[in-house]
Amino acid sequence: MTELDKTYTAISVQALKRLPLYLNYLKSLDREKTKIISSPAIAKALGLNEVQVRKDLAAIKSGGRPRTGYLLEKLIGDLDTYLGYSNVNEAVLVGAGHLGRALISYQGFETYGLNIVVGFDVDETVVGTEICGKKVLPLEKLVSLCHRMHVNIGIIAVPAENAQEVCDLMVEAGILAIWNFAPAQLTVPAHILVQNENMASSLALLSKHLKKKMSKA
Ligand SMILES: NC(=O)c1ccc[n+]([C@@H]2O[C@H](COP(=O)([O-])OP(=O)(O)OC[C@H]3O[C@@H](n4cnc5c(N)ncnc54)[C@H](O)[C@@H]3O)[C@@H](O)[C@H]2O)c1
Repeated sequence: MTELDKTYTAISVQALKRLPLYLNYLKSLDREKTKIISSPAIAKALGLNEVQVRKDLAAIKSGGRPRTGYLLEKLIGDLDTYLGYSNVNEAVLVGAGHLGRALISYQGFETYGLNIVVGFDVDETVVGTEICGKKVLPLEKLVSLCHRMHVNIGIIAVPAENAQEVCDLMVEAGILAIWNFAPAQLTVPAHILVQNENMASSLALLSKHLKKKMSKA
């Protein structure tokens, strides 16, 4: 069982990953025209199983009857709250290279309750620069800044061979959740959650799918 599984015992990780899909879809609807939405309608729009959608939404305890419908505005509010989008969490990012710069520059994270406040790096040509108004500071300042600003989320975008040392620094800095983009298996104390963003795994699925389709052609 992963740390993420342990954190969400009431709802499976797979269900948790579907909740943002529901929320995006619901937010795309015209709220003047649509006041009530049913789970079959959501399932149909997203190409999902109706029972699964009903179960997922039951877990977030939004009122309403699944078949007749949920009040759209309330359901959006409940999902926002459940996913923590109503509170913005501040994060720091280490490794302001190709990926790090893209992540810092992306404005959309704020919609998901994440604000990358500052970047850190060891490269002297990068330290002291700004990316979309966010400063890149020397790595030595990570621990004191995180303690001072009570930052709980750390994003790792350094090469794999440097990821563990950065992770250790984040733990020392009081970071509680780490979003790791480096292809490295990190060792952390039990109370720290690590979410690995492994693009190689996603690509493996794509290429497997492609192989299957091509062999049938
Ligand atoms: N670029 C992508 O599209 C991509 C995609 C998936 C995963 N990744 C992973 O993300 C990580 C970064 O990739 P990239 O392409 O941005 O690399 P990059 O070389 O462009 O950037 C890495 C940055 O990390 C900094 N750095 C190195 N050691 C450090 C340390 N100990 N502390 C602080 N900063 C340090 C470097 O100075 C550099 O600025 C890698 O692990 C890579 O495998 C990248």
